[in-house]
Amino acid sequence: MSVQLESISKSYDGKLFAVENITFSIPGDAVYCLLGSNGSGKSTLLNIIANIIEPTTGQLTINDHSYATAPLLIKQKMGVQSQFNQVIGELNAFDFLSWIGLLYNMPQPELLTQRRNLLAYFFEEEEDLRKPAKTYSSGMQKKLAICAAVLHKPDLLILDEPFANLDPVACHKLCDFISAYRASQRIILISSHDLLYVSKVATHIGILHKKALVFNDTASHFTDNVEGSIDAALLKYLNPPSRDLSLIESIV
Ligand SMILES: Nc1ncnc2c1ncn2[C@@H]1O[C@H](COP(=O)(O)OP(=O)(O)OP(=O)(O)O)[C@@H](O)[C@H]1O
Repeated sequence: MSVQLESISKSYDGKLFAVENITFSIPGDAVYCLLGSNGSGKSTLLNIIANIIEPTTGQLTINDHSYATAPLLIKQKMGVQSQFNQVIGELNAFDFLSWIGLLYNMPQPELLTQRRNLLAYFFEEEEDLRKPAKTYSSGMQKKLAICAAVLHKPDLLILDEPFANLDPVACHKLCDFISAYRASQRIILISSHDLLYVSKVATHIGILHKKALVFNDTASHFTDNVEGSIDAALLKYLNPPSRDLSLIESIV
């Protein structure tokens, strides 16, 4: 599995850039974590790679194929948990995953085994899962969306803010899962603000800042010279303005 982006830009209304001139490639077997401030373009980039939105300019190739010539070939090998609400509210978890498995043409025995094991791993109470998904908490819906993304064992797994809304136990379970899922020729691409969990799973880090990729290297290189602290490394790249404490005083 390989993912290559060449001069990818996305603009809205012909001028406002969401991401600008992004070039990088993701090696097979990477857990590549995209970090950056709110609005820096992480979801935009993930959605372009997932073909949820189209880039304004630039070339994207996945396993040497493009969406223009081989969309199904790419999508069969891809699983996506996006920021968009992906669960179908009227279906319960079992029926929803069965529906996803049908879309991917999974053989029935494999689908049932995967469904049972995924739900058993990510959820505590099977009883709750018999209710329609619209009654689930936001964390349960997030876990179900993650289960749907990995159900068919994709070689490219895209997770947009997977740790948001999950409780700490679920986050640790997800970290264990991601580390185990990573295998030769499988790529896991994650956008996140949760540096604790990113530091547990990332093999590679990309930093988006003001719509541009300002860092792209291994996780160990990222923390070079900052005594191993991922948040100190990130702040170095984001270069935040000093906090105006007088404003806080006037507010409180
Ligand atoms: N449909 C749209 N129309 C106009 N601008 C958009 C649209 N979608 C995204 N943008 C802009 O693109 C930029 C990047 O947004 P994006 O959602 O990719 O950021 P992000 O890094 O994922 O942010 P966050 O960390 O807050 O989730 C932002 O400035 C955003 O306002």
